[in-house]
Amino acid sequence: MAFFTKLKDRLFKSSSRLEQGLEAIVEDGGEETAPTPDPVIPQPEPEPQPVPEIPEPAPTPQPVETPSPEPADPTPAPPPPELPEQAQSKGLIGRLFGRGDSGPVARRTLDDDMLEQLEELLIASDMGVDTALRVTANMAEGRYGRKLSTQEIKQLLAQEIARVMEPVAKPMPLYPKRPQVVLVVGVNGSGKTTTIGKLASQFKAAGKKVVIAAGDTFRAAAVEQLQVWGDRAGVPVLTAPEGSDPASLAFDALTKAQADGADLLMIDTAGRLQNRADLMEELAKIVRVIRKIDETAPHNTLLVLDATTGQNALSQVETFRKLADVSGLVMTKLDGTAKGGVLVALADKFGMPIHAIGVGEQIDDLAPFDPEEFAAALTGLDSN
Ligand SMILES: Nc1nc2c(ncn2[C@@H]2O[C@H](COP(=O)(O)OP(=O)(O)OP(=O)(O)O)[C@@H](O)[C@H]2O)c(=O)[nH]1
Repeated sequence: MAFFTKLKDRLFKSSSRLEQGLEAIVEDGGEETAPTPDPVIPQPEPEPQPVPEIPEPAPTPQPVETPSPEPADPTPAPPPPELPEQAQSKGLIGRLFGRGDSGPVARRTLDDDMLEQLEELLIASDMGVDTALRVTANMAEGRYGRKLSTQEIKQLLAQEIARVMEPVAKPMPLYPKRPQVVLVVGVNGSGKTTTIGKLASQFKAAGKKVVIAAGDTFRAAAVEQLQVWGDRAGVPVLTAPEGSDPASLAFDALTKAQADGADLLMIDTAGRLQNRADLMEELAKIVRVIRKIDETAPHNTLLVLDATTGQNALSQVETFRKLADVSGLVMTKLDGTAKGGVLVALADKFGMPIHAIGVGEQIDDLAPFDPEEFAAALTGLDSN
């Protein structure tokens, strides 16, 4: 899948930190073991396969194929089920990349020391203490005393992460109500403008009529930026004179969106947290005023968070939930940060819907959040 490849490439800072950390943990106290015969997948014996097999990565055994046996199992069942990657790492692709049965594999016995090191590694990737403890405990359940390779740990980690994130992966809901009003909040620089631009463009491409309101009327640069995105997306951007009342702009924008028969109105807002009382009043006033036209508005309040702020994103969620009725999250800038684990912490701590993630500055660098893809990209799994 195209976005998975992009996500995996761009999450390299987070995944390579995890990967290097896992390798170091396994090497530290691990030992090389001879490759074990594959108990799951019958090997197409080492007859060199003709080339046509090679360029086709898709048919290789899926990494998470083994129907995830853990989730519902409350007791540490004695013989843990086959690790799915035992199947995966022995496939043709695995052998091409030097994994699988071509040489000895380092394995380390899962014990308290190793668990502690895993916890520290996950905390260092911004997963947060509570989440890191929970994830490692679940990974260890039923596997204590087993010898695990880096690849196997990655696979288990990815399964656990996907499990934490599954319940929060929800696209932004679309309602029959027209225009649907989407209020976009977040601190300055978190990526609100860019996200609005990307969403507007994607909704337009999906046949929706979109209008944008440049509600951060105090920053000329923010308004200009939004206009650039509006032009790019081919979507009208309503602006007001610098310093004018954002609520009044929001009112005018909703009036126009209604008159034009728009499907969606996206309202950008200011993100000055320096004066919370002012910001709270400003957001509350926007809501009050648009409700004079449509008492059900806003229909979505998206909080945009910057992944590079790491654990700070958690306190931003807490703050903005007090300032506005946040209905869902968008996480930007997952590219180029080693702090991608914060998204797992967010999911675990708040359980709020994560609608989309941003991995770059281009219009198509925003995609609906897919927990399995994210988990695979974050842990650096080789295929999906
Ligand atoms: N690498 C990367 N950069 C992003 C992403 N999303 C936004 N940006 C960049 O982050 C910077 C800030 O983004 P804006 O969209 O202007 O942020 P904002 O929240 O609207 O900020 P203000 O206008 O200051 O309120 C810009 O340089 C964007 O190009 C992303 O997913 N990845």
